[in-house]
Amino acid sequence: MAKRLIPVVLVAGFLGAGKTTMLNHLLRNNGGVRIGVIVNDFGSVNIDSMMVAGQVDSMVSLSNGCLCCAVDVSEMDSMLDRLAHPRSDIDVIVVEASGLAEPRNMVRLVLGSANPRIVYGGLVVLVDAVEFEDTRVANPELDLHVRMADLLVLNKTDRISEPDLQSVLARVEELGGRSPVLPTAHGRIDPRLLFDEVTRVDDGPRQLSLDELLADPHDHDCSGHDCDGHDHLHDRYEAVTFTSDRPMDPRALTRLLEDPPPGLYRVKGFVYFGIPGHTQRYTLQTVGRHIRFETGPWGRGAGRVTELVLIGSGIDAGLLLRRIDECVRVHESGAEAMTGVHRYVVEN
Ligand SMILES: Nc1nc2c(ncn2[C@@H]2O[C@H](COP(=O)(O)OP(=O)(O)OP(=O)(O)O)[C@@H](O)[C@H]2O)c(=O)[nH]1
Repeated sequence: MAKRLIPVVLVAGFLGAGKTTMLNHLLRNNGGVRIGVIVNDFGSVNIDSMMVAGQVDSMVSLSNGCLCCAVDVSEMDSMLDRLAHPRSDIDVIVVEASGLAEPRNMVRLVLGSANPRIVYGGLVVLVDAVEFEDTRVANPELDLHVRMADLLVLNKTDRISEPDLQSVLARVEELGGRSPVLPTAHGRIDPRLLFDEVTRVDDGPRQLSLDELLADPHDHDCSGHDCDGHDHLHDRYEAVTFTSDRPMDPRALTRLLEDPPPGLYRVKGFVYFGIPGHTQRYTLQTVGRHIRFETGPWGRGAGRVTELVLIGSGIDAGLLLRRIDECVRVHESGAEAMTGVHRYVVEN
């Protein structure tokens, strides 16, 4: 069976933006996905760890200070090793940075990790919709953090007027370039944006797990307002599926992945290029601007088809499908056409 890699999702954002709130939301609404957490507390009191304690299968807390100081890759590796150990049976690791952490260092730490079981799962940057404009004046580096994000969560929309929300949304979209921006309250993003659902073998009747007991379909206090018609989790992003049994053009596909349409966050699936010497299955995973191909055999009896799921927020599904459809190969290509793809191939 193919080796399953564990995505490491980084959650950053200025002090008080709502990182712990979002983490707690993900833990409560994990849909059976086992989340390992690395919590990074800034200061001596381990408040964050206490808040998530009891809801998580494994936790490593950096109580000795800020992750941005822990630029020693070997230390990060040992934490990831603990969580990614086969015995821990973890599906995804979420690293919550201190509000003062430097996201660039965190991304480097994960991309530079020597652990073969993990894969970069994206940088999520939370932005406090109410405070952002003031905070960025005092902390100009925040603009850079927003620019680096693979996914931007514009949080605390419940605390801001519609015109102000539109104004800060426009600012964040401008700074974030093509990265999707999800306006939300209380960090209630759809966990499926960050990690895939996992099918586990169910061996008969069982009690509800702690996760299931904690799962709350709304995950917020509905008292005091009419909940009918409020945004449900899945309202803010779309998933588009593309299937073709005609081979894909490697150059056109890499061009599309390197310059994705606005709002596209993740792409996953299989690609068939069908070029002599390169007819094997290419498994594709992208997060933001990070592209990764793995090669492997097609399953016995499996058709040679390209099957992709594209996930994003505010994407134009029709345009996206047209753009992928344009990647279907119209000319015969030689092996040299695969050069661009092979830059992103990771050896197993
Ligand atoms: N009204 C409102 N309050 C929120 C929202 N998200 C978080 N909060 C509150 O804002 C405060 C800070 O939230 P946290 O989740 O602790 O923020 P954080 O980013 O983890 O903070 P640091 O660890 O200090 O960097 C808490 O009191 C939360 O309950 C939101 O969307 N709306």
